Amino acid sequence: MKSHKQTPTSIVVFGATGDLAKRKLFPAFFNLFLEGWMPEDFTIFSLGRKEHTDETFGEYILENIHNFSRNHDFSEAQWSQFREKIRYVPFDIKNDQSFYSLKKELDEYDSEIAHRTDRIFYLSIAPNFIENVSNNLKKYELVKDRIKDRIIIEKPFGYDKASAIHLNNLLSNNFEENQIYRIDHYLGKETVQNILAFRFANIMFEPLWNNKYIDSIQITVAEKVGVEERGSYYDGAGALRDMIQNHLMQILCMVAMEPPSVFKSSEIRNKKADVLKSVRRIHVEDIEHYTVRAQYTQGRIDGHDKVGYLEEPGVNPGSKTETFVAMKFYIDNERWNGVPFYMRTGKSMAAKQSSVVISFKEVPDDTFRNNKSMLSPNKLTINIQPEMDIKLSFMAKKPGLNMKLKPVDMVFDFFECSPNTPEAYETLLLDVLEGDPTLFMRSDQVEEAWDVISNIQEAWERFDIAKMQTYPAGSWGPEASDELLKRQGHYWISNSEIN
Ligand SMILES: NC(=O)C1=CN([C@@H]2O[C@H](COP(=O)(O)OP(=O)(O)OC[C@H]3O[C@@H](n4cnc5c(N)ncnc54)[C@H](OP(=O)(O)O)[C@@H]3O)[C@@H](O)[C@H]2O)C=CC1
Ligand SMILES: O=C1O[C@H](COP(=O)(O)O)[C@@H](O)[C@H](O)[C@H]1O
Repeated sequence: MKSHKQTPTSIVVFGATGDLAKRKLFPAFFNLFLEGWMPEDFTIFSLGRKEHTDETFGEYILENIHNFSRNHDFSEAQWSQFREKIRYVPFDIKNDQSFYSLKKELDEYDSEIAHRTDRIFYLSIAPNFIENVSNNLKKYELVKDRIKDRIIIEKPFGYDKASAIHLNNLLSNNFEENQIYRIDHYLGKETVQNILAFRFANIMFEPLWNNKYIDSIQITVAEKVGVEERGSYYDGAGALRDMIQNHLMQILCMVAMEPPSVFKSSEIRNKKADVLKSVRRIHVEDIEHYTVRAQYTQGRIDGHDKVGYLEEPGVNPGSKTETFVAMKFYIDNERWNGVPFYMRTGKSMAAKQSSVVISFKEVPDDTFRNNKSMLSPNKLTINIQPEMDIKLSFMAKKPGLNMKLKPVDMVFDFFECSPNTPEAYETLLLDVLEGDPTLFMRSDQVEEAWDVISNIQEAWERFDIAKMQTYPAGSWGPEASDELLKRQGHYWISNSEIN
């Protein structure tokens, strides 16, 4: 349960001049401020190399709030109160002196307000800086209090299982696990959190949530955008690392986990980790059968020509990095034995669509056996974005004098009940302020998720198994992705069928 936290807090944003801070973090802090969720006393120490004064940095933040915030309804007075809370600190991570000066600045702030503030360090910087920053936060005693001081780590968390273990070890040398907040912003999305409420606060669905009634489950996170300005990062990552290892695996955990005995972070995180442990590892020799990888080629999206991946700025023209992945998993436990879980994600696709579709089994072949061709199995669709709804498709009688059947939908729409839902980063930042780690990834979850995909990484990258397919920008991916499902009598359900 969220409360209005009153503990004075120093928020330190490393990478405050970067893309993530501009589009997500500062608009999120401002919205929390406008809605009364920020502590009464707080300062955002904004660190970057670019030249700024408090004045010019404030102007830059205001411009970004106008461009990227969901909320434009604020007064000048509200902005100037928030503006007072932001200090720009020129900072070079490579220079130890910067850490020393930062420590002085934080201590001075504590003296100013006569309180040892809670300290939150947001590492919105390239992954190769994490080691240095983490060590120096400890060395210069910026992080000292095991309860009050927290560190937020952005994705990607490692490059593979070994590097994630290395990073976890490094962090645990410097901090307690309860101080470390590993962000996966999908977990902050309202519709993703609602999966738990839907499953565990209703009696109707959970009894059916197993292999006796469910035929297959598919998770799609399709994006219309290409790699945009992040070509050089993306080319070193690819869709498997950038999306499957984290966002799609986390959605999978929410859908497949066992009921937690109580709504408590340790309990929920344990149950999620259990799912990942039970995901069947795909043997290298089966990778071709279970996975599809592809790159987009030139095409058209919304009437505009789009370049192919290999022509994108920052991308190696001979790159073998995938921009699309489709795959099939099984979860080897009593609940899910035999149910295929399909996942797909891609850039430059036909539509933006994040959804989970639960397809139920057919009804037994008795009452309506003479009308069998009219029957379609029940389907539950959880639309995560851009539509935010839950839709249950079931059979009903067609109005008329004879018994004809047709599928109909019952829809719960998030927008209708709350048109101004918080952004994922607002939810997650508030959780850090309140010290609630439920929606963050624990070290074992991250390592387990890497483990799930490690054979795929090896098969693709080391042994070049599973041919790189192509798909035109603006399509739903390569044919091989449809084939993957067709083999088991399934098909992908895309926006046009869902909405
Ligand atoms: N952008 C996004 O949409 C997403 C980003 N992330 C992750 O967030 C993190 C930040 O990404 P993003 O904002 O895109 O990156 P950017 O490249 O846009 O920004 C990097 C930031 O790091 C700062 N920086 C670089 N070198 C130094 C240095 N030596 N000393 C001090 N500061 C330095 C830059 O400061 P300056 O500009 O002043 O030089 C800048 O503020 C990354 O880990 C990324 O993977 C995760 C999900 C989405
Ligand atoms: O983490 C990432 O997520 C975004 C997609 O996030 P969304 O909230 O817009 O769905 C993705 O574009 C990016 O490549 C990835 O790093």
